Amino acid sequence: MLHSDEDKSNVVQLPEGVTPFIHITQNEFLGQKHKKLKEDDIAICECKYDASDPESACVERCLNVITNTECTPGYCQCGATCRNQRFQKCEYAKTKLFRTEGRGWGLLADENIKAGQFIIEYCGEVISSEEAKKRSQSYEAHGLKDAYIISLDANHFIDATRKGSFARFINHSCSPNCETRKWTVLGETRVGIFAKQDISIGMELAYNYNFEWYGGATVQCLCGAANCSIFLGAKSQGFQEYNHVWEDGDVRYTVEEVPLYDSAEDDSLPVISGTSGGNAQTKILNESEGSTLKLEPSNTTYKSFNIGSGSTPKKKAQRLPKRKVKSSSRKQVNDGDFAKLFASMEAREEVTMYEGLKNEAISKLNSIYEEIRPTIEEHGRDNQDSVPTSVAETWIEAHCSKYKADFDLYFSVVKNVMYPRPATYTTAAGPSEGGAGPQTTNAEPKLSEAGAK
Ligand SMILES: C[S@@+](CC[C@H](N)C(=O)[O-])C[C@H]1O[C@@H](n2cnc3c(N)ncnc32)[C@H](O)[C@@H]1O
Repeated sequence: MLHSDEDKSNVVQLPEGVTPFIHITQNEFLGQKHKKLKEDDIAICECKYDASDPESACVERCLNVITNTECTPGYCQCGATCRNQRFQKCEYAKTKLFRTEGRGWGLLADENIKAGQFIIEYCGEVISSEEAKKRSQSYEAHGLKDAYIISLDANHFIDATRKGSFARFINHSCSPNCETRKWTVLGETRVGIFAKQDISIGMELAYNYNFEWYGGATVQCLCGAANCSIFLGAKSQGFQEYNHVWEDGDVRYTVEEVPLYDSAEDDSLPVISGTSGGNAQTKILNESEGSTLKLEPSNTTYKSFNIGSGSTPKKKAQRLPKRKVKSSSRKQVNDGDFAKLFASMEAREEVTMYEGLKNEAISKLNSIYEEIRPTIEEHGRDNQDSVPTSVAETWIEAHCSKYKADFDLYFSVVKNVMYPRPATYTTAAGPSEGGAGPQTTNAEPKLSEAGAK
């Protein structure tokens, strides 16, 4: 039998406060058995074990390794010496669970890890896109704020909420030291977490959730990286389907207070006890040990972010009422309200025009996203760098247009509301190439006319 159907769940001790989950070391399919691999479909490499050459038994030169395919036991000439069965043999790096500041639990390296090394498989229940959406909404409705659903391929997701490996504890960073890679193992696609760089013992492991994550709510990123993109999984499918408004002082959530998933359709979760077993190389780190971490968010200040009404227009109307967004209307900017503040009709018209242009740019961005989504999904999940340049360029161009439209609108608001010009200062009928900035007037006023800038 190519797949073992025996229950490989390890009994693991979890620290107080960690929501229990069932520890598994290979994906489970809802109501299905694992794929039975046909002999014709088995990829057989040409490696032959040579005791004098440690690289001979399915390492870098192995045809299967090159194509991200694990060797199949019984079909590899290297037999027991084959080193290309890391997912199957759970050859994980040593890791530890620890408590982060503000980001719940995290996983750190409990040994030095080399660049490119396989760290752990992201295991869970394999579900369809529809099921992912349903579950994500249900988890959110049950108050579960940590999201554990990641994409597997264009139509499938891995949900590690109820069943998973310790990879479920790896947090997001915009400047990550790990990445996900897809491998074919016994005919099935599996997701591994690999080191992007050498990682020293004690460092937190993190990968970029972009594309991968099916986070229910949009979550403010607290990774602390200089290039932080503000939201978790901002390029993911889940993100596109949600919208969120933060308020000043909005505390993201307190992980200890997250209730257990308690959907009526599910059996209650077993409380896991005993010691870490099998190949799970993960230890639990207590809070005091955790405080010595090297990778901590350098800035956990909550900022106020507003996503305007146009940012993800399609589903927002349905989603927002369900969300626990506190007094969002207080903080959400309604560009239309600005109109009342304008000194002149021209000023008002100018801002309204830029608002229209901004909405156009958003619609364009959304339609481009729909167009290129299949390519992004196909290429982007393993590694963002593998997205074809043409796709990346289109995407970046649409973003730049949107940023420019944002800038034009806000510049226009600042100019017309905060620093209104004297009546002699006429505004352009439409945006010039440079937008609302220095080129918004047909007759640029002299400094003395316009007053101090
Ligand atoms: C896959 S789980 C990671 C483990 C999680 N921290 C826990 O305690 O179980 C993803 C969740 O962790 C949190 N998280 C991960 N990375 C984060 C980050 N950079 N900033 C804020 N929250 C983060 C979010 O709540 C997210 O939904």
